[in-house]
Amino acid sequence: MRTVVVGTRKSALALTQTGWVMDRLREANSRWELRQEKIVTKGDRILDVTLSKIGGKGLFVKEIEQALLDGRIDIAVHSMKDMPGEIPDGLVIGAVTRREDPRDCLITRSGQSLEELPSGARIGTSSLRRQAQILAYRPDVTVEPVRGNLDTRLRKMQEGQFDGILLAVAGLSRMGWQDRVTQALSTDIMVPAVGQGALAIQCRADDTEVLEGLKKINDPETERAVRAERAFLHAFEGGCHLPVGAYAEETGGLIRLIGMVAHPDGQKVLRGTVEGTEPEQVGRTLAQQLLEKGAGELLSALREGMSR
Ligand SMILES: NCc1[nH]cc(CCC(=O)O)c1CC(=O)O
Repeated sequence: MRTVVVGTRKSALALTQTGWVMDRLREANSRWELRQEKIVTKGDRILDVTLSKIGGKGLFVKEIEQALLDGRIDIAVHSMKDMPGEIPDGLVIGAVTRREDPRDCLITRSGQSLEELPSGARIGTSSLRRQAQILAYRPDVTVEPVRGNLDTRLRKMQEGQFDGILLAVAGLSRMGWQDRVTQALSTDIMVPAVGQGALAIQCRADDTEVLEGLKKINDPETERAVRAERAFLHAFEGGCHLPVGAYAEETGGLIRLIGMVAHPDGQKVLRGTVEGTEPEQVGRTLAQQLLEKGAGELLSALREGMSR
């Protein structure tokens, strides 16, 4: 028997995800005694400013990674889309779970779709990626920031702060709230965040016993798709809080990757698609294609604006 400590954030979504992963791990590894350890991250404590101003979504992950490096926990469960491009030395992603619905969705108070919403409708999202793409499609709505867990955001909309909010379908369905979805948005309108809908299970690179156990719950197709998406993101260093999206599907060994880089105001949206068999190469090729279309200039102008 080995005691394996699984670290998780304390949000309802994180606890649900971790519980699900622990069930899978128990089925696959009968010799493990699993214990859960809750960790409060800086991103969970600071809720009053825009996430990108305090260092982006990497915040949620960093402190959990430190707990892994310190040996306080053996496994960490993260939403793949919250993973920064760089994994610290000494840690690896030991498994990627099968991706759920990767799409973003609109939830409106009135039940109106994106096409039906009136001009001037207020849409809550703090994601520049969602903001850019919603404004590209409906330049006549207004986008306002919203923070907090899923239930907080839904409540703020219900109370009338917004006419609608944008969320990932996957998070809602993991919570059992898929009936709240008004309209799932096709990737033609809204390219998802890199890794959206998949879970990343992280461990120490030298923990061979845990690595072997994690391999049993890895989904190879999702893993390859996510590798292509992350290679694409990697080409835009520090792209985690920039308006960048990517979505790959792997069928019969062939990966098809869609990528998107936009200006937050939605007036410029660059998109492309690349197919291939080698995930990192597909990602890099698509990044190159968008860089040739001007993605580099677009993002460096944005980075300057942010640091000012
Ligand atoms: N940004 C926070 C976050 N991180 C992971 C999810 C759930 C979806 C997923 O795991 O991809 C969410 C909520 C959301 O964006 O709606």
